[in-house]
Amino acid sequence: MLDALRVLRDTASGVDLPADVARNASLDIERLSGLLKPYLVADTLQAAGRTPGIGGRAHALLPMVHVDEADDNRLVGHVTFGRYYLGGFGAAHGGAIPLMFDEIMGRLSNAVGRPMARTAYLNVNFRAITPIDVRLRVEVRHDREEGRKRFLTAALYDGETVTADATALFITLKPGQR
Ligand SMILES: CCCCCCCC/C=C\CCCCCCCC(=O)SCCNC(=O)CCNC(=O)[C@H](O)C(C)(C)COP(=O)(O)OP(=O)(O)OC[C@H]1O[C@@H](n2cnc3c(N)ncnc32)[C@H](O)[C@@H]1OP(=O)(O)O
Repeated sequence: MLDALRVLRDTASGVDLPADVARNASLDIERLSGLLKPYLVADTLQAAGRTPGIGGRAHALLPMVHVDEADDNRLVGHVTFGRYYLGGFGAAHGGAIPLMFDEIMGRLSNAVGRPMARTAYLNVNFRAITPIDVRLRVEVRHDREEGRKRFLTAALYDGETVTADATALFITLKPGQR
């Protein structure tokens, strides 16, 4: 369903509709929302964002990163920003890129049984335009740990061009910390 929703998001973002088509589409989308509403649950029970086996953790907001290779301290994957993430002039929105980095760096930070950590900072450099609808490579490294602090770096590539890179600090949560 979330895959279909992603397609809808990209399609809806890319069209310019006559009023009657827009009205009919609105009615259909409202009908679908009505179909799902009886199944709303507490956020601790919802599937979205809590289903690691499904692409993008089944989180509808996230650009979907496909992991190609990973070990304890390194991850290589690919991502394509669809039309939904367009900022302008063929480039991905400058907010979508940190979103993608936070997720995939967080995933490596929390991998291989490392205790859950939260992002304390995420610094992103936009080095070149990040094109939409192009398969991009993302590389993440877990560089070092100092007590509760985990330092990670990442880069996003269009071919050989680094379009953005990031440094992040994740802090391990203390027992019982919310
Ligand atoms: C049934 C199935 C369920 C499945 C579930 C699926 C799981 C999937 C698994 C995995 C995928 C996950 C992917 C997610 C990725 C996304 C992650 C996010 O976006 S997290 C949200 C955004 N971040 C926040 O909202 C943080 C808000 N801030 C805080 O909560 C606190 O500030 C926190 C925890 C970060 C630190 O607070 P303190 O009180 O615990 O610790 P203090 O003492 O302040 O800091 C510890 C050390 O770190 C330094 N520090 C803290 N913040 C710093 C900063 N911003 N810059 C530099 N240093 C900092 C401090 O100076 C201190 O250093 P000194 O020990 O003194 O050397």
